[in-house]
Amino acid sequence: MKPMADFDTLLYLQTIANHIQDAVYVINKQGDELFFNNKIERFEPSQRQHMLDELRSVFLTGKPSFDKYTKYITVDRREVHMLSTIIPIEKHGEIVAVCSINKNITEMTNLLNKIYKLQEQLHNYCQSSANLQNGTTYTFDCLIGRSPLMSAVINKAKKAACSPAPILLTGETGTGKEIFAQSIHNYGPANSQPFVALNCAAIPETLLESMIFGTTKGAFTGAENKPGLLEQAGRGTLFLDEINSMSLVLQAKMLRILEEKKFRRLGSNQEEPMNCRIISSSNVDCHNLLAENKMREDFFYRVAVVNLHIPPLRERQQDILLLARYFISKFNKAYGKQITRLSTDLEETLQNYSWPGNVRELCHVLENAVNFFDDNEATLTAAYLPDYFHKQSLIPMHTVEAATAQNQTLPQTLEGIERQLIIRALAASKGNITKAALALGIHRQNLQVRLKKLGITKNVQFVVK
Ligand SMILES: Nc1ncnc2c1ncn2[C@@H]1O[C@H](COP(=O)(O)OP(=O)(O)OP(=O)(O)O)[C@@H](O)[C@H]1O
Repeated sequence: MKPMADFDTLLYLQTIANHIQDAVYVINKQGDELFFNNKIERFEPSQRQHMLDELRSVFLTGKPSFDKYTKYITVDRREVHMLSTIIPIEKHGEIVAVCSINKNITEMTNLLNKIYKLQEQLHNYCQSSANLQNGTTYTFDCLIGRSPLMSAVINKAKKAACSPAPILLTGETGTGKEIFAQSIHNYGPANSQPFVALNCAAIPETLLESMIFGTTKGAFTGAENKPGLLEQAGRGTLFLDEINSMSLVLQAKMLRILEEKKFRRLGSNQEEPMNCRIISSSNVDCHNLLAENKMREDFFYRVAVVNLHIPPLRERQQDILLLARYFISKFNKAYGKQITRLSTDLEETLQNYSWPGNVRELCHVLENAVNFFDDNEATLTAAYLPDYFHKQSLIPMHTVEAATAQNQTLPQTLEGIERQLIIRALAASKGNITKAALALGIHRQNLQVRLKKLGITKNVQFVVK
């Protein structure tokens, strides 16, 4: 190809550069302007000076910088948001010029901020209007998530809300089962009636029974005439959270009540009608419980007339950043911070992580990051994530190639993966073995055996870099 004359090259370059949206600026070692396009003319003197300083520092270090975020206040008090990339240009191994490419992201930032504000207003509105003295806080409008999987389950849940059939919500810990239970209640015809929730895993077996059915005076030592949750729920909803922890004996009693629609307070002969709807949840796979004879089959089919499965966060990648931005805007307000951007590395790390603790883990990780955020910055980066994120990125364990490249045997590879998953689950549960075991879908004792075998201590640090 015939080489272009210098003048022609410059003309072509200038024409192209004048027709792109970014401002381009090139200087030589002496600080003389070698090249710039027409977008630079819109820069104010202070902004131009700042850019020159940045270019000079790249001359000194020789290191390029990519997508560096800067916020300017113009003389007429407007905020300008910029992303700048500065690259040294070398000739025969020596830096002869430095080029700066500046993207004005003001419009996009303003739009994003508007979206966050609207999202927050909507959420606050939902929280205040949903608290209709019925014991709930959430409606479907408060659920953040636009992925196809989430939209499908919301649509199913809305349909189920309109029928009185018992619903079983399944899904890993932190996926939002309780939010779904409340939203279903508020979407249904009995939304003016009470919503009563009971965590079956948190209450001892003997107490659980009296809490659900209520007691009569003298039923046992110290027993009083007290309505149970079945009565308190009236014509509303009784939400039995973590139903997987319910004993077989109590399952049998609940089954009878669900079939007969009648119950008796403990120590009473008088039958009361059961008018409420039962929504229950389980964070372990009920089919495993059935196989292990820990759940009665007849009880399962009775409570799971409608089974809604909430997908884990790792299966709805599109929701991760949406939720992240929502939580950042929430914690900005709570902690008086001004985070306006998430860095590309943070976005990628959040999207590539497997989130064993799901939305709850994402929420905690970001609350932690916002807390430690340096007030002089505007961009939240991956450096603010807990330590275990950085460790996992060193070991690309999801790829078969990585294990092959390290000449690992199958048992070595599997042990590495097992170790990583356990460490992450423990870090997410802040060392709580029961919660970590639940997240991993194994029994507590099973996790303890594995911890011993792998020599992992339960106190995995939740440290911010
Ligand atoms: N789609 C969502 N939008 C906004 N917040 C969410 C969403 N899903 C979950 N959360 C938040 O994540 C946290 C965990 O949700 P929730 O308690 O409903 O999970 P869960 O599935 O019931 O967990 P567990 O099985 O451990 O009881 C809550 O703070 C909740 O507000």
